Amino acid sequence: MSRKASENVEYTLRSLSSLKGERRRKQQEPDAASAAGERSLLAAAESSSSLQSAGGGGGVGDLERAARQQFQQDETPAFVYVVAVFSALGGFLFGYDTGVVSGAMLLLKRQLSLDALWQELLVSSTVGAAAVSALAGGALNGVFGRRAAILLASALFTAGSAVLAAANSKETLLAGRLVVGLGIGIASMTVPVYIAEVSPPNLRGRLVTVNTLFITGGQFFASVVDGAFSYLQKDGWRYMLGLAAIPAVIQFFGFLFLPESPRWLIQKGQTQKARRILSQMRGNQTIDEEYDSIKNNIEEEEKEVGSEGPGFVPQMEPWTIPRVYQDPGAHAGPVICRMLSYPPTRRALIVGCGLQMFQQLSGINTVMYYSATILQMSGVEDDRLAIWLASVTAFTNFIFTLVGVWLVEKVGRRKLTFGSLAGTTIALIILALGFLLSAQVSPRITFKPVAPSGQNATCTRYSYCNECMLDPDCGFCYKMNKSTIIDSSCVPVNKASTNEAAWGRCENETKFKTEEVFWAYNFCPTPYSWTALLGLILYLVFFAPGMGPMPWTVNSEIYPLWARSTGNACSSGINWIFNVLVSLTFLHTAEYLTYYGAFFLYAGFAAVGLLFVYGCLPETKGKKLEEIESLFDNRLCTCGASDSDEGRYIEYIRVKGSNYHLSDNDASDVE
Ligand SMILES: O[C@H]1[C@H](O)[C@@H](O)[C@H](O)[C@@H](O)[C@H]1O
Repeated sequence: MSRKASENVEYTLRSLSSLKGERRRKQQEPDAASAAGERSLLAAAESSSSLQSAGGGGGVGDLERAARQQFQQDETPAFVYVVAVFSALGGFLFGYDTGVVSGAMLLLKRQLSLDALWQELLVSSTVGAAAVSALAGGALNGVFGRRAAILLASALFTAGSAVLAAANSKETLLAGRLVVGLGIGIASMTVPVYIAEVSPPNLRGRLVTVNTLFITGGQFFASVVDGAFSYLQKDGWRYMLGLAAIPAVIQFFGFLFLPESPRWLIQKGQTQKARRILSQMRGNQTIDEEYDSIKNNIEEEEKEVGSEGPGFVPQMEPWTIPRVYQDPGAHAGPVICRMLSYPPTRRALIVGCGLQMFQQLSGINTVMYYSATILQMSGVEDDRLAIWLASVTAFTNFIFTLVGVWLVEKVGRRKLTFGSLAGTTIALIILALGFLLSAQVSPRITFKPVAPSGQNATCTRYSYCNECMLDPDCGFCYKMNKSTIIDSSCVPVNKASTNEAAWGRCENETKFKTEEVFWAYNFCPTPYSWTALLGLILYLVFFAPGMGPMPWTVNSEIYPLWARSTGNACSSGINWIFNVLVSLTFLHTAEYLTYYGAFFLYAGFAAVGLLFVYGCLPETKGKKLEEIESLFDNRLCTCGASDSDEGRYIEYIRVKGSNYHLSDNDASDVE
């Protein structure tokens, strides 16, 4: 059928994988759907002659084809992409500010003579502040909306970056890092929610995943900036830390002109404005169904909660809910209590927080942070080269997140997360084996120099390079005879620069050449380094498309509107808390369990995560946000059983006021 002919066909496509909401509505308003010229799937199922009634025979085929054709031509307006990209600048800043600090710290610690405590404070204060503000961001989102929260985050990023660039003392630096951290936390929980709420269902996963692409892009860009400014010994760190102000200002001004989430507006009763924004976001597609479905959903919640009329909605977020679902004896209380006492949201919260926890427990940030060490172990001896190679690691993470953007709407969230975590577990085992093999052939220490008086002699007591490497105060100094290590010693590291020893043959870099010595800090020269390198690459290849983005994507989808801000605040908070825990404990874990022990531990966590994903993560692909709640109606750990239903949803189209549903095959063609 020609394009012209198909324009005469009025249609809508609807996915009805979750019938619960429809069924409820049907019971409440038996005539509503038919009055609107619509027939729900239930009604269609009752009437076996549904297709014939729409026209019969070849006519039906033509109409279906026309509808499908038109559906494919209905392009999502560029505006949605613009909105998604501007929002994802928040992700870019999250990635940039968490990534840039390692390079900045190398210069800062020298210029401001920072001790270990201050270095740790400057690195972890940001992540700690992000945890706090992500948790508080739920209330902010509920009361003031997604747009206000994003504006606040970009203002914080701008202010924090300016303070950092101009700082003259470590205290000011700390203040700047805290402000930036507050911005990161708010952005990390708001941006995915906002993007999910403005996106059409068929693009939602992809657009939310773009936010994680921007996170990893920010991390990659930060590593390049670190490399470039590391040559500017004096004030290089000011540029590194201050540069983030540019995207932050762009985002701030961009968002002054961008709209609020239509779902939040409907929830707040601003329906006219919501309709306008929704139609802006959907272009030539009809918005009636989507609008009605959001509104009905809110009204249903309102009824179920038993609130007194429309006054209910504004009171709902973030802390006071009048009464509780299902349980008549329930109480008013914070949203989080209500989420916990209502089984579907409790399950969604467990799934959301669990995913975020396992993302961090599988060690992504130690792998990113220690990639330079892993690369050094694989034979890269030059420090600068290691910094540049670390940006190759960040680039791999970025590029493979792009694969995730491509896969998420094709294979769905569940398969992508499961496959990614399975691969990550295997990669962690390979990584651990690489460290284990290296430890087993760890070079012996054959030369024990006498420490100059007044110098620490602990390092000289170690017998193997491996023990020496695990002590953060010591480094390994050695000579090479062809490929054999000779005259090796363990000596204290120079606190001001880990590139050299505090005393002895490896005391300064110029001596290395004349004395023909090599210096290894944090690694041991080993013939098995390729195993660790292979593990590192495999890790990123598997982690980045699934476990990196999916926890954020899934969390933006699984909560009903009334619980969305709070649910995302909790799960993002968990992500940040575990981020701090894992990265702060890594060195100690390595000291107690050795490097391979630490990576075996992460592999163990990842394996438990695999069971969790298999049992508990339902598929949300292609479903409307309003339909997703019913995926959590069944007990947890039964999601695996619904695998066969995955991706099957029934659609029906409306042709000149009357509807018929497409066959399953056709539905998948349309999709
Ligand atoms: O999803 C992101 C991404 O994978 C990043 O690379 C990582 O540093 C973050 O912690 C994580 O939340």
